[in-house]
Amino acid sequence: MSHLILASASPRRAELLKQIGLDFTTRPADVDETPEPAESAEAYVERLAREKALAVAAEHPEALVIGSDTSVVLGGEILGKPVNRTDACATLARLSGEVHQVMTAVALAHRGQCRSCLVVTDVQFRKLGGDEINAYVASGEPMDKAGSYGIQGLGGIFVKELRGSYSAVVGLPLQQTAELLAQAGFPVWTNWPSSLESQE
Ligand SMILES: Cc1cn([C@H]2C[C@H](O)[C@@H](COP(=O)(O)OP(=O)(O)OP(=O)(O)O)O2)c(=O)[nH]c1=O
Repeated sequence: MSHLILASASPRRAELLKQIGLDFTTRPADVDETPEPAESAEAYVERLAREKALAVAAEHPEALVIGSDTSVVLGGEILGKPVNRTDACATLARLSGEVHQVMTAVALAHRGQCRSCLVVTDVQFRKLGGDEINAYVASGEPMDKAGSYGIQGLGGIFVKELRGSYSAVVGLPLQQTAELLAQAGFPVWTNWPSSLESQE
């Protein structure tokens, strides 16, 4: 396989990529995350994933580069990462008792080409109490996360129901990532260790 690069500073994305047995390096992509005027949440998330992959691919033309973006969307409005603790509390109060969408796009850039896909997951929160929101924000967990929560952490107790991809909510849709790699001629399973070999 060509050298694989994850164009991300997110520790969650790196963990997920390791989980499926891939060897890679990480190179955070520095892109402007301002939405275009009248841009839909779907178009925004996919554009950013592609821009992240292409920005890093421009500096590593031989590599396979994965870029990704995650946004939490409530009633069509993009709720990004909180700017401070007050903002995190306000976002969680809005998500309380409601269904929102977690939109994650993954893009794969290779030799000047870029393929991408968008995964939309519906997440239902139960009703949250004010003290509980304050305690959660005080833990610090929401601060670097879209929508001010992490389903894989303490925030897991807020989620009543999920319809879609759990790994996409955490930051990288594993099935779709593997599909993009397979389409580019690099099936993920060719990197898996063989326990039979290691026993010999
Ligand atoms: C909703 C949700 C988001 N998140 C995280 C995943 C992403 O790291 C982050 C969304 O922000 P992003 O801007 O998509 O990613 P990032 O800035 O962390 O990393 P990079 O742009 O370098 O790839 O929110 C969780 O960890 N758990 C969750 O349940």
